[in-house]
Amino acid sequence: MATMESLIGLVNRIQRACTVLGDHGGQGMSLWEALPSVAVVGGQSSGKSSVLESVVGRDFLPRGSGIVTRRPLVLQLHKTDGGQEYAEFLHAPKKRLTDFAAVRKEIADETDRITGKSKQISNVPIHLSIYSPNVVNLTLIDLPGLTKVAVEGQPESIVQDIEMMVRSYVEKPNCIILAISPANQDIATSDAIKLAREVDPSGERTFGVLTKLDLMDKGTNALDVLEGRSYRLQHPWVGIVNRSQADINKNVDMIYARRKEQEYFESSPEYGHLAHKMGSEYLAKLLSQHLEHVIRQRIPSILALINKTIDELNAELDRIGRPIAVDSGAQLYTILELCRAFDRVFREHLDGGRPGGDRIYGVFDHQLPAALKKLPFDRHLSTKNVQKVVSEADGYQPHLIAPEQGYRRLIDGSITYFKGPADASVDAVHFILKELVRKSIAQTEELKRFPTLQSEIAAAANDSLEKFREESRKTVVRLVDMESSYLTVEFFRKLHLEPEKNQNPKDTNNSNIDRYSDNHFRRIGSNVNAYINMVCDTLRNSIPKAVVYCQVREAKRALLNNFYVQVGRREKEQLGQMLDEDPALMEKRSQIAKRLELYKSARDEIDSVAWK
Ligand SMILES: Nc1nc2c(ncn2[C@@H]2O[C@H](COP(=O)(O)OP(=O)(O)OP(=O)(O)O)[C@@H](O)[C@H]2O)c(=O)[nH]1
Repeated sequence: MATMESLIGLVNRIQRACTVLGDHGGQGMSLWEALPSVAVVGGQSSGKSSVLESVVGRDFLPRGSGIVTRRPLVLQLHKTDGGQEYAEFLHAPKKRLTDFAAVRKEIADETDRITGKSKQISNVPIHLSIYSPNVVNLTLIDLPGLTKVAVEGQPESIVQDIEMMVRSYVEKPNCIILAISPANQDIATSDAIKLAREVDPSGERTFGVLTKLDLMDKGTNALDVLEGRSYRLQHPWVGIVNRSQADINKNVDMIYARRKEQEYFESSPEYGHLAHKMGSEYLAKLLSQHLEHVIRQRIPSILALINKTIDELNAELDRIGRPIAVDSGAQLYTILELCRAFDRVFREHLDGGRPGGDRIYGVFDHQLPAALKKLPFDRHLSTKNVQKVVSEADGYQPHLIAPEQGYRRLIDGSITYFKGPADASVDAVHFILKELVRKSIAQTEELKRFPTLQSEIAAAANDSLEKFREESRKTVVRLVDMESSYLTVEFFRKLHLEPEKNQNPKDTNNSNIDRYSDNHFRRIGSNVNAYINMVCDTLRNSIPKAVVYCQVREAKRALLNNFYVQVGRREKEQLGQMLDEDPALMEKRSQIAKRLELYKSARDEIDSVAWK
């Protein structure tokens, strides 16, 4: 079973942690908002500071006429086992103040630091912790006093500004409201009760505190209020007698004042029967008990919130990547893993898991055939050119039967044209592969955080692609050259037989004359054209095979092979450099890691307290 002190002490620790993290409960459900606190609310001069001070048991709040509290004061009370009391401001950590007059001065100075010396207000809180054996563990928030009119030097809006600020604290469902009303005023006019009723209509988190019981007119008493008849709250009203201004001026001791207060109730004919339920000390205990109850109820939801935040932070760390190992073996392993991840994505592009691979088929199916179709064979094999080439090949002695040399020259000349489209296919596939490398690097999630490695992989992959392109170019040129180096004999044998069959008698008669006529050269042209068409069909099929064999297949098989060899030879320092990250990202990671640690220790603390 957790003790009350450990529970509230735990809350104090978590709250301080939240504050350090800058988690003041801004947008959405923050840890801060999940934790209960106590806000002191009341009209000006209703006795707020006095109540707070007597709960704490020390004089430390700035006093003066008019509006004194101009910034919220978040006051955490920590009970210590003994030793000297001291106070510590969050804005000046590690500076222990033992002189409470200095605390009061620091509150005033820190208020001025934000608001200037004017009578302006600010909703930026001042955080103050008090460590003392004479307090119970509590978080109290002192708020500027509600007012009805602006005084000299204040803007007209101050009335609404204060109300809005106070409201922003007390409307939170986790805020316990200490509504302070002076007994010498009609409870019906109490600003504190009015606001509390608005934000907490059921009264379950409002504690009514009635101050200045000693200042009531003779013959009147506050029993109607204290016994809940005037205004009913779920919690009992607590009556208080604070030090009067005269007591303060005389520096009346706080402990002494508490004793006097207790005596006042015990000896009072009206309140004697309520004495054990009255006074500042009782109020402090009542608050602690209530807080314990509330925190106990909240533990499951606080834990849920912490766990949710831990999950979110873990997910965020996974997304931006965990810290990398420092020894070279692990670094090498990480680099190889990252390369493999890239390689996987790259292959998916080629194999159809991701788009892009189909563009290679597009080269073979459209680009290559279209380029082949556009080759200028019409011109090259025109009757005129055929005649020119054949005649040149014949030289001074025209051919007797068939222009063997002429045929060869015409065929060689035509086949050379195929080199253009073959080369173009090699280049087109090269650029597609290069683009896929670029895309794959961008799409490899794991690589995102390593810009240096990204560019090294890109450079290595492009180097390989360049080599594959050279190999491919050599191969397709060879395919074309092979067509020149040995012609298909079968084709010409068939050709030799065909014209005899088709010739009409007239042609036969005039065959000698025809041999050197246009018709003769046209026939040669058309024979060569038919042969070239056959070669074209062959190359249309074999060029894609060569390109895939040399470039696509190799890219899939061995894109980073050279890189792996190089990386394997690198020293630790170079490996570390390859894993360099964006400094902003590293900073972000360490921030998240810090938060994660904090939330985890908060969870451990809650666990240890909750199951004690
Ligand atoms: N006699 C007597 N005087 C009290 C009591 N409570 C407060 N006072 C006096 O009332 C004056 C105002 O009290 P504070 O505690 O400063 O009131 P406050 O609500 O903090 O005032 P602001 O900070 O100005 O809003 C002081 O002079 C106190 O001494 C009380 O119970 N009895």
